[in-house]
This record gives sequence, C-alpha cells and structure tokens, in this order.
Amino acid sequence: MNKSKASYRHWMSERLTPELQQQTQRLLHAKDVKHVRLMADAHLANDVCVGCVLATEKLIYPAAIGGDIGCGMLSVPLGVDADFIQSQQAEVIFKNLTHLVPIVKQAQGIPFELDRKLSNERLQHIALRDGCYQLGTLGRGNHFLELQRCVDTEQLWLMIHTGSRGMGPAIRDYHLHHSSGKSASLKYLDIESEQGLAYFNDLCWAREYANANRLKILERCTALFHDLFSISVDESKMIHCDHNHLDLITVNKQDLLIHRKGACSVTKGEAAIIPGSMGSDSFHVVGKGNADSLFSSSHGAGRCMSRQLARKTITSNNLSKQLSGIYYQQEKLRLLTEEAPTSYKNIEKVMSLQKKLVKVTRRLSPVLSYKGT
Ligand SMILES: Nc1nc2c(ncn2[C@@H]2O[C@H](COP(=O)(O)O)[C@@H](O)[C@H]2O)c(=O)[nH]1
Ligand SMILES: [Mn+2]
Repeated sequence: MNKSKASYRHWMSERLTPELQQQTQRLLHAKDVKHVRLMADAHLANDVCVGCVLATEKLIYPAAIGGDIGCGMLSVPLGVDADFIQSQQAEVIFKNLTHLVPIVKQAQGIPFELDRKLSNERLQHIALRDGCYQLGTLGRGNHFLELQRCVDTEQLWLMIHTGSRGMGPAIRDYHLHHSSGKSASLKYLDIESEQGLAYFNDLCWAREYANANRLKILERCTALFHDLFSISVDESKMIHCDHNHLDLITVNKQDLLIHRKGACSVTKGEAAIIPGSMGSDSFHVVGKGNADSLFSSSHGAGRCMSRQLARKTITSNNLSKQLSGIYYQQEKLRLLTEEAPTSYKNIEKVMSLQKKLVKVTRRLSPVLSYKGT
C-alpha cells in the first residue's frame, strides 16, 4: 500500500485484486482515517469492501457501514436432536415458513415501537410504511434461516441472518444526501455536528430495528416449532450479534469511531457468530480481545465469486451435489446457484487465518436452509 499516515493490516490469505487494492488505498487516504483492517472474509463491494474495519476520530463515513445497518446473526438451540428433521418435517417447515417468514413484505403491517425515535419526519414516514410491512421478513440475497446440527452435541440449532431491511438503506441515503463533506470520493459527517449526531441516532435506531426484526422472526419460529412438533427454543443460550455498525471504543488510550462493514465486534470474551455458507459449517466464537484487529473478526467466509459469475458458471446439477444431505427449497435450485457454497471462500481457511482473534466455541453443520434468494 502507498504511504499514508493511517495504519493498515489484513488477515486474508489471497492477494488483493487490483480493484480491492485501489478501494483500500482510497480509504487509507481519506480524511481522519487512522486505521484500516481487512478481515479474512474481505471482498469487493460498492465504495467500501465487505470485511472492512475502519477507525476514525471524529468523522463518520456511512459507506464504511453500508446500507444494511445492523444486519446480523441470531442463534438459539432447539431442545431436540438434529436427526429429528427428516424429509417429512422439512416439507412442513418450508410450507409454513413461506408465509410465517416472508422474504420481502408482510401481507399486513406490524405496528412497532422502538425506544429511540428517528431524527426527522421523512424517515419516520418511511418507518410507518415500509418499516411496518418489512418487520419480521428475511430479505433477499444471502439472508437466511437455517437449522443446524451442533457437531459436538448433535443438538439442533436455529440461525437467523437478516438486517434492517429497507430502513437501513433509507437512513444511509437520507444522510448521505444531506452531508456536505467529502474526502477520497467518500461522503462523511462530523460526529460533533448536528448532522453527524442525527445520523448516529438513526444508525442506532436501525440497529434496534434489525434486532427487533430478528427477534420477530425468532418469535414466529418459536411458535411454529412448538405448534408443529412441541419443540421448545432455549432463549437463555441465545447468541445475537450484528456486523454492520459503528462502535465507539478506546484502543491504546485513543477514542475511536470503529466502522464495521461485514465484521464482528470481538472484545475479550464477547460472543459472535461466523457463518460459512448454505453448504458448509458455521461457528460460534468468543473474542480474544486482539487490539491489532481493532477487536474485530470476519463476519463469515466472504464471497470469492460474484453473484453474476456464480450464476454463469455453477449449474443446478453441480449445486445439488454441493447441497447433498441438506434440505432446501428444490424449486429455487436455479436461483440458488448464486449462493452456492463454492461462490464463498473456504470457511475452514478463514477460521484458521483468524486464530489469534477468536476462539471457536461451537461448530454447526447445515441441516435445512431457507434462503431469501
Ligand atoms: N450458514 C450460512 N452462511 C451463509 C449463507 N449464505 C451466506 N453465508 C455467510 O454469511 C456471510 C454474511 O454475509 P453478508 O451478507 O452479511 O455480507 C457470508 O460471507 C457467508 O459466509 C447461508 O445460507 N448459510
Ligand atoms: Mn449480513
């Protein structure tokens, strides 16, 4: 990387592509940027790559958090062994999930109230409309609901991946539109300004909304498993974390604004979830408190192939082989090629690259996959 005052480190094994190198270089030269870290799952995305952790002192770069503010993972054990799920159970689960956990919007809106209020009427209006209709929905792409088998105990676990739906992008776009500062082609807001504080407030709102969204889906699944199979969810063991956010932390006596776009916060002992793909293992971890990574880890395996390339090169036949032994919606097979396990980096390698950042506490293998694709 070219000389810049900001520090840089990465945990990737592969060489950075020229595009990723250029994007990282740009970040390193942006105003007030003190540190840039690329996690093992880093890959190219709009403006700022996924798997990026950026530290500043007083400027907020919304692009370094992304649109799906508060997107994250929730994981809970179900009080039953994984082999309880056979094709008969899988069929009835898919049938019910289709209307209990819709992909895009609810037939009827759910009124909701969060502790925090949005900073302006425009966003409040969107929340009353889209926010209500999207609460309890999964979202497209790689958002998922997955049943998994704990490799050690054989117990069945539920994992939910979703975020703030349309609200996150609406908040980001509103504040980018109202920001006047720009450095290295990236818009910023000063945390001490009225606009910066308003963005921070709305970002916190989006994180609350995303939490509420995952909890609403959990509530629906809890009722479903109870009604269908008399299975209960053990919420006392729930792990819940998000990977697109802004964190205020002190590193080596310096107060920093930590932007994470596709990265987990893993302070010492902090629990996080690192999923692999719909066909590979996922992990529960706890942080080792590594200050060099800005107390961060990867948030997944990360893509190694664009969606477009995956669609073009991975056949349905090949995908069905990759998903052998896993229940999924057969009718979505063609669409799911863009989510093929081989379009993601190898999670085993990603985990070994971040051994100094996190300790694995549980390994989970996919049993049933319900995807937003
Ligand atoms: N266990 C599963 N993991 C998956 C699946 N699809 C994607 N992934 C992983 O999640 C991360 C998070 O992606 P992001 O959208 O938040 O950037 C991704 O890097 C994959 O490793 C899945 O179906 N099951
Ligand atoms: Mn996500």
